[in-house]
Amino acid sequence: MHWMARKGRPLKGEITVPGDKSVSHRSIMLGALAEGTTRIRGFLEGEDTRATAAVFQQLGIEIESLPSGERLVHGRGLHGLRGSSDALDCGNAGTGMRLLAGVMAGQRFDSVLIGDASLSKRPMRRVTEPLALMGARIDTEAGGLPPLRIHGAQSLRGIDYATPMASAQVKSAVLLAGLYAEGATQVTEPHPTRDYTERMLAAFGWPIDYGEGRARLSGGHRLEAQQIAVPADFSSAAFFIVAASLIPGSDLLIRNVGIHPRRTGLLRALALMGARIDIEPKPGSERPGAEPVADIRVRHAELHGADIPEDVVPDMIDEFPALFVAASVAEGLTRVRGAAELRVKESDRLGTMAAGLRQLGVQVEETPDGADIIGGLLGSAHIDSHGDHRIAMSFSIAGQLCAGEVRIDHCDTVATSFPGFDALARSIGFELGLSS
Ligand SMILES: O=C(O)C1=C[C@@H](OP(=O)(O)O)[C@@H](O)[C@H](O)C1
Ligand SMILES: C=C(OP(=O)(O)O)C(=O)O
Repeated sequence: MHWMARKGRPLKGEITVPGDKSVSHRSIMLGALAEGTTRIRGFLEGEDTRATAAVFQQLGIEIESLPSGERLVHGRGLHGLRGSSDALDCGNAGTGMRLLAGVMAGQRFDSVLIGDASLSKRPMRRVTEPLALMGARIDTEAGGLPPLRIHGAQSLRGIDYATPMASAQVKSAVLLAGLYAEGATQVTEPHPTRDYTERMLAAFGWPIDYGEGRARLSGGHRLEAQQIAVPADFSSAAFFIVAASLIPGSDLLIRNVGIHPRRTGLLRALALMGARIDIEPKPGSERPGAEPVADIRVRHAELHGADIPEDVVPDMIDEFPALFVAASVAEGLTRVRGAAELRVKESDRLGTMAAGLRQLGVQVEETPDGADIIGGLLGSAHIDSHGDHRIAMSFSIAGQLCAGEVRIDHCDTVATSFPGFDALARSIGFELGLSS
């Protein structure tokens, strides 16, 4: 499927974007390992998180979808999963595969984790190495690539692990294996990352000590079923935050968005570029354990380029494709460094964005860990999204600002994180057609 994007109307109105992907994956996983029934409100019905739900169903967990849209996960306790002779398909989801590696390393049975063509090219040593230090046995393809063949019935022991890169997925894989390990498991990070796993473990009653950039837990406890309210995904809201900032005349309200500080670096970057964004926190969301949630009002502003501070990079890791579009129409130079992790996402996001923006006539200098982008006028282009959802959605924004048209190929994967993106975008003013 491809999209045709061209100049639309100013973005107006109020919207709600789908549930948070990170929280949705974790709520299924912890719900399955808990005792009792976990009720999930606002679950992201995207392909990534549905793949995680399907994996746990394959492992013997009953998961219901209620007409209200809620999901009920009938947990069977830490040792209640049943092995499957078929491979467990994580689809397109790096989060799904890496966190599952931690869970499956602690089981008494063998399992094989597979993924789609994009996931099959993504590095897994970052999780298999620390898990091996804990005593796990995991075989990979050459180069540390999936499938992951995980040997069960190993006795795991806790480790004290410093992650080499800022990655919530690596931290979470180690902590989840730590539930099954003898002794204490500790993770420290070079920069604090999203702490949903830690918060959710605490909410499910597992003793855990955590703070900025560190977490510590011990094996041998139990998880108790919970009620989970998933906030709207900031990373999905980000496309509309950027679009409304860039499209003249826009005034858009995005409701009930999760504003976890380790997710909202884009707001800091856009503030440096002169954006007009108001955050209205929702009462009650500040109570301990709850995700902070806010309505976000965005009005158009003339943006200027900025030097994006390196310490903000992990806090806006999935938002760089959208930020690059902002940079390509902002006045002057935007400089990004310290973002080499972008090269190992669903596509090489530095390379894919640079190639597409150049086609649109933007001056982009790519470096190993970032880019220099000089804003200007956008022409027209035929973009290969490389099947990367965030690249496709980002170029649909560029299309709203072009003199000509932008054709974006391979957009089907947008449903991994943001089902219904194109219809929602059209409803507030995007010109975005699809054809197969
Ligand atoms: O833990 C998570 O839910 C995620 C962590 C990030 O990946 P890394 O851990 O690789 O930075 C992010 O890019 C991904 O979309 C979701
Ligand atoms: C990197 C992403 O997800 P994952 O690693 O789960 O595939 C993303 O959603 O941008």
